[in-house]
Amino acid sequence: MPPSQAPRTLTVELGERSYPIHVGPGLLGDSRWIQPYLAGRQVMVVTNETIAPLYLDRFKQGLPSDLDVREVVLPDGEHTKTLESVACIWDALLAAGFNRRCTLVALGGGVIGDMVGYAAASYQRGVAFIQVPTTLLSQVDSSVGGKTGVNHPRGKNMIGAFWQPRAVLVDTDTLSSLPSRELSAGLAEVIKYGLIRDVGFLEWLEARMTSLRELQTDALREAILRSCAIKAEVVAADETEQGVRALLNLGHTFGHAIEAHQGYGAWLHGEAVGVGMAMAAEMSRRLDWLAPSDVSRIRAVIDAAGLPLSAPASMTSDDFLAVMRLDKKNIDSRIRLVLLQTVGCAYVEEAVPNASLEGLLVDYPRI
Ligand SMILES: NC(=O)c1ccc[n+]([C@@H]2O[C@H](COP(=O)([O-])OP(=O)(O)OC[C@H]3O[C@@H](n4cnc5c(N)ncnc54)[C@H](O)[C@@H]3O)[C@@H](O)[C@H]2O)c1
Ligand SMILES: O=C(O)C(=O)C[C@@H](O)[C@H](O)[C@H](O)COP(=O)(O)O
Ligand SMILES: [Zn+2]
Repeated sequence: MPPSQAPRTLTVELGERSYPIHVGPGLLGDSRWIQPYLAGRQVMVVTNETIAPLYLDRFKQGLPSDLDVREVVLPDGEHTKTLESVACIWDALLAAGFNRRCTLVALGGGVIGDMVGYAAASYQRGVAFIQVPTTLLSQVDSSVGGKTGVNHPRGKNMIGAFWQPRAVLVDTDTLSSLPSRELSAGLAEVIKYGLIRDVGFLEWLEARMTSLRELQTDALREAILRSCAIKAEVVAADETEQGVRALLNLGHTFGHAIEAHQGYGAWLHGEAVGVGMAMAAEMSRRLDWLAPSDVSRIRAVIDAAGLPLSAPASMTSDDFLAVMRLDKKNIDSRIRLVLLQTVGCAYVEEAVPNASLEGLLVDYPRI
């Protein structure tokens, strides 16, 4: 393997719960990457019906031979991110007689990762789990940081827990089978990091969007490493979102409203976040932080990633507000929004003027 492709390792620094993020090709079939993080001999691999035929055998071949390995293959889709699916994982663990020294493995995208993390957080009051993310979105975002949980019909990720994995194993080879719509969804979260914290990274992305969308390995690997480095730094500073971690929610207050209102899965999470970031940029302009040229620049990079810029035609401003009033970042009845002071610097707006927000929600272009 050329040195440029050798796996690289970052660390999420959380004291005794610190863990590595290993990034590189060929991790799935190689036991050296997983063995150090197994709590005992009992291993439950959880994946879905799309990923199992692609990667489950390769993953199992990379496990040490002396383990008791079981598997759960769930149906696919954001609409399955429910307590019922988590209960299937609990049932399988109990049927196998697995105890507190078992390890759960999340082999899949963010839906699998969030559910397996929550199953691990709650099974016998907490067992080990390992993230093996297979979508770009899960490799740059959801596998890192320990936000686990499921959706509620009234709001995204409303039921859950903070529960950190023991390790994150990012096998970049898995991206070769990812549909381009899913790749674009992952790019939304990558762009987010540049917008909230690193204008240099945003410039890098603007120059390489075509390479990324063509799955060029060097560009993807660099985007994953830079994204994970930013996420790891933010999580280490504020594990349970008391402060700076809220900035990782840029675009999500609007985006989660779209996902919940349209029915989970109708819009991909990354697509909704893409529109949400464009809406947050426009709101930041209306509050005199951003110039019109900044908003155009942000819209251009979201568009170049293959993401939509318009909100759903069927959503009224009241539809947005109904979901936004339940957002987890709110304090009492105040809606708090992540906005941009400049391109590359986000902040939490504590007192969004109602008239400005309603004006935006009425005026913002619909598909
Ligand atoms: N916990 C967090 O911090 C966090 C962060 C961001 C997003 N999320 C959550 O993550 C979810 C979105 O994750 P996602 O975008 O990975 O969606 P996903 O898990 O639904 O995966 C997208 C699709 O790609 C398929 N797939 C996965 N890997 C594949 C591969 N290598 N080749 C071909 N197909 C593959 C999946 O089966 C699915 O159909 C949302 O529920 C979102 O709320 C959580
Ligand atoms: O890790 C975080 O913190 C994030 O906010 C990352 C987001 O991209 C992700 O979608 C997260 O699941 C949103 O969390 P929520 O608390 O707003 O549900
Ligand atoms: Zn997100």
